[in-house]
Amino acid sequence: MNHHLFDTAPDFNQPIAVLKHCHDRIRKQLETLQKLLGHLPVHGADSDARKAAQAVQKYFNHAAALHHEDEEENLMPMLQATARDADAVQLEQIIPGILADHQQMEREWQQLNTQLEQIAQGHSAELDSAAVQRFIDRYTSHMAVEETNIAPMAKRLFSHEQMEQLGSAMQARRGIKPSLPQSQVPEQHQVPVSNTVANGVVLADIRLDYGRASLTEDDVLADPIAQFGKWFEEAMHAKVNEPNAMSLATVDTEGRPSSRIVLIKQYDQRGFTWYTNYDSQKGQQLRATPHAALLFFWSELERQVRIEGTVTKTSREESDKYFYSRPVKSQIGAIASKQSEPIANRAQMEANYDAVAEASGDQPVRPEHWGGYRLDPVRIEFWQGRRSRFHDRIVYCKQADGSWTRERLQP
Ligand SMILES: Cc1cc2nc3c(=O)[nH]c(=O)nc-3n(C[C@H](O)[C@H](O)[C@H](O)COP(=O)(O)O)c2cc1C
Ligand code: PXP
Repeated sequence: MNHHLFDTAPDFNQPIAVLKHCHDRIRKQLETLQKLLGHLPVHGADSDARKAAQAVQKYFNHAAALHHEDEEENLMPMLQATARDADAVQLEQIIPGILADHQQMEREWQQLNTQLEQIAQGHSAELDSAAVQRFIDRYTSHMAVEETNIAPMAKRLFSHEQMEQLGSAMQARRGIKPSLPQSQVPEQHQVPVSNTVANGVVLADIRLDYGRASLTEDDVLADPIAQFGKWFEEAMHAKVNEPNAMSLATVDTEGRPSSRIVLIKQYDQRGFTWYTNYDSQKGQQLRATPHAALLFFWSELERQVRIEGTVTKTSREESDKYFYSRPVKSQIGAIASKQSEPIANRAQMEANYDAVAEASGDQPVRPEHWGGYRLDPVRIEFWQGRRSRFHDRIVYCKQADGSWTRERLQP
């Protein structure tokens, strides 16, 4: 028979095993609590009872709280950020119950803690057996849910890097330094730096590993516009949030870049089209330097598409056609807004809108300074996120004869 002399905790490089080990220790404490219930009426708050009460208090006042924080601040947010489809649905169903349990267990613990404190000091032998039973039952079923659903999902979905990230966060919570000997830490890393923390998470530790798909030379179509169309269809099908939103980067006369989001309205062999105010900042920059870069980031598919090229205005007919297809209120807004120019306040903007609405009725006229731009691409890159930042990148470059070359770039 294999006996373990010591209760050896797994290492933090196996964080799910550490969490399971915490559960086992919780089960031990619950057993002690149960035994204490039987012990007190017979022996009162004797030395064994006092020691048992202290041990249970020590565990639930410190370690259990850290354990809940591990789950609430690291494990569950990381799972929520990683899980997709059926896993994401399952998490949506389970996590609210887990969080509610944590709160309820904390309230129930506070009640027991008060009684245990009296026992630990030998002042009382009173322990509410119904409250103990409720606490034991809640913890037992709570841990079963986590062990049946959460732990296996984390083991299945988390990459090696995510496991490391979870383990380090749990170590840091307990004030344990990472195991790398100081001698091996590069000198510049030994300088203490303060982390940026948002919603309790260290910004530098936010790290999604990608692994949904791959992109090979055989996957992509010969024509990059057709390939873009394929990915756009897939983004639509996957219900990506605003798949038509793209970043548009332009430069000023000194080559200083600026970027903003615009909505793509058309793509075909002529290029990629959006609509805006020709006198806006982007309009002025494009007038002086008609080169721009577009960027789509379809996070749900772990994809980005980068497009670079030369920009021209769409024809007046095309701009008219799109302008008049917009809701009348948006047409009025486009007329009323001197896009990118400062204005004193919202009230002034509303007044300008009302004046335009009054003057144009339900038939506004497209102003000359509002219309489309089309970017004629010379370079289009398709990027598919892969595990451990070893992504797939296929770039197309337009040749003088109008044909496209294709090559793989390193991640
Ligand atoms: C999702 C989204 C879509 C947008 N679509 C457009 C658009 O199609 N055309 C446009 O002129 N501005 C659009 N905007 C506003 C621009 O981002 C930007 O604020 C505006 O065009 C002024 O940019 P500029 O001062 O650099 O010229 C959009 C903003 C967001 C967040
Ligand atoms: N112009 C501005 C200022 C916008 O903010 C947007 C979208 O947010 C658009 C144009 C494009 O909108 P639409 O789809 O109504 O043409």
